[in-house]
Amino acid sequence: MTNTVRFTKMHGAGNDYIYVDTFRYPIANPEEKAIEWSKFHTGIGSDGLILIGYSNKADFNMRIFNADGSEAMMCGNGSRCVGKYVYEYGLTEKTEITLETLSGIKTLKLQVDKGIVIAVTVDMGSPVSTGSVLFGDEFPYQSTQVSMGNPHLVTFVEDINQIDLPEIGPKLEHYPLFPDRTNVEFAQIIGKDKIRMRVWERGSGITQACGTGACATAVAAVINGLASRKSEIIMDGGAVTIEWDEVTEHVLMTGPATKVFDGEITFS
Ligand SMILES: N[C@@H](CCC[C@H](N)C(=O)O)C(=O)O
Repeated sequence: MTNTVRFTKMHGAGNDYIYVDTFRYPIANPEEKAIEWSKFHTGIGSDGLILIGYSNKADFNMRIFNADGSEAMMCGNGSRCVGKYVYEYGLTEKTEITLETLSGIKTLKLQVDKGIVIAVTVDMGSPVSTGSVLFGDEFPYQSTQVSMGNPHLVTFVEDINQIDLPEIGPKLEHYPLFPDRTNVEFAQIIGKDKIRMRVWERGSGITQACGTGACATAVAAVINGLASRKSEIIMDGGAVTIEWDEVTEHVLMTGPATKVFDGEITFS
């Protein structure tokens, strides 16, 4: 028997996922499909798979699978694209939407112009600082660990162009200190409110941007006295604005959400 699934390819600052409305197309084995469909040469090509579905606690539910099939707790760029998807495909008329994720319920505020969602602000909740790491001779870095629901290791360097991310990224992702693996960010302070960041994502490798990674980087910069509470994080595929609210301690992420194309995939 063959199955056909309609999907939408979307990206947030270049971080691209395949989005499936599981109200219409339930996916029985998302881990396998994430691996198969994310492949660039033999699949659709993406950083992973995002399922939009029913929630009895919020307006919608989001599940995120990396390109290696592992499920993550949260996806910042993905949550903005889910906001655009549910609004533009008529699943809701709301411009303030609650989204259930494995890392709790997030609130999305959509900026809409003539029916098109041009930007989304996500209340990402409170970050958890999980300490700093001083690596030995192998890696000459002091890094800051921040959890945004998912784990991030942020390292500030003088010159980000000197970092060989394809070489060091996987080594840090799998470093024995991190039994659940980690996302890896290298960042350079450009000014008190501007940070350049590159990311090696757990389960997907180098991506053009990472929303939770941008939040973790902004928080780590504040913790280390390197930046103010509101900063622009410039990644390979685009920028997001991160504000770590002094009163609520919540992190607010604002950035773009872009549709690339709709498609249909048939499999047996
Ligand atoms: N790209 C995402 C994060 C996706 C999950 C991550 N790779 C993990 O395994 O924790 C984002 O925009 O936050």
